[in-house]
Amino acid sequence: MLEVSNLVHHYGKKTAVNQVSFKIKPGEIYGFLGHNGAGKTTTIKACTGLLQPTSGVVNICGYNIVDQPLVAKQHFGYVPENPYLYEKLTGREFLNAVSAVYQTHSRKDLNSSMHSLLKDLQLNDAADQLIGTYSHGMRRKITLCAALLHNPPVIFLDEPTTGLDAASAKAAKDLFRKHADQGAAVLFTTHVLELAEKLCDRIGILSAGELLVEGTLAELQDRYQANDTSLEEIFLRITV
Ligand SMILES: Nc1ncnc2c1ncn2[C@@H]1O[C@H](COP(=O)(O)OP(=O)(O)OP(=O)(O)O)[C@@H](O)[C@H]1O
Repeated sequence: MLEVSNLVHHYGKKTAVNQVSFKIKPGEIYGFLGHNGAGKTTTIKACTGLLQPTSGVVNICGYNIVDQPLVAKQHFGYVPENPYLYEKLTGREFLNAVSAVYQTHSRKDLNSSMHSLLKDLQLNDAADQLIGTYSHGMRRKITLCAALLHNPPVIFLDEPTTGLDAASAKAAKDLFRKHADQGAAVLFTTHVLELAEKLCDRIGILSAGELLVEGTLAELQDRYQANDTSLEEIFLRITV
């Protein structure tokens, strides 16, 4: 469903992403981990068409993000690390504006999805307030609603739970699992390794732009002869 092959991105002379390849299947949450500056956001920006990669190929549900950007973009939702939001719109107006982009979906389905996302993320009461008045966590939640509104088959989540309170973080995790269980392929970045350990079906560890290792937690434990060792310990062993 998401296929990244030999992705390379240079910023001038800096190689931020170097020959990165991975696949995420429907129903799978893939934890994309790495230190600050490892290249996670750059990879996601290349996957979502925000950056033109130096080389390599990204296919989303079989559509090449560079050659078929419009159709590829209909097939994913994206929660950026630092989302841009329209301060002068209410949360509901913003979601209605996002809905209008998805002309391939029925208005009824989008409205029902909006209703249940606002409820699940406990944002109903604030839906008619201006986004300019939202707290950091509320902004994150409205961004999540916007990304999941059209029930996309591929979901990119760049540190989506940062700033969420415990109840909202739990609601967000449940939503990610629900979407995966319904067949979405989810790419998830976080620095909270305990969260990755609990939520992700497979893990990929990136360092200095290179994907060092990937697998299930059990596979990583096996590979590093570290039975019962936490993901945090394995991560530190690999990346330090
Ligand atoms: N616009 C840019 N111009 C030049 N270099 C950049 C730019 N954006 C990122 N970089 C560099 O590319 C590398 C990868 O950055 P990236 O933001 O992809 O890392 P990251 O893994 O998402 O980090 P973090 O966990 O801190 O968000 C870093 O060395 C960073 O300084």
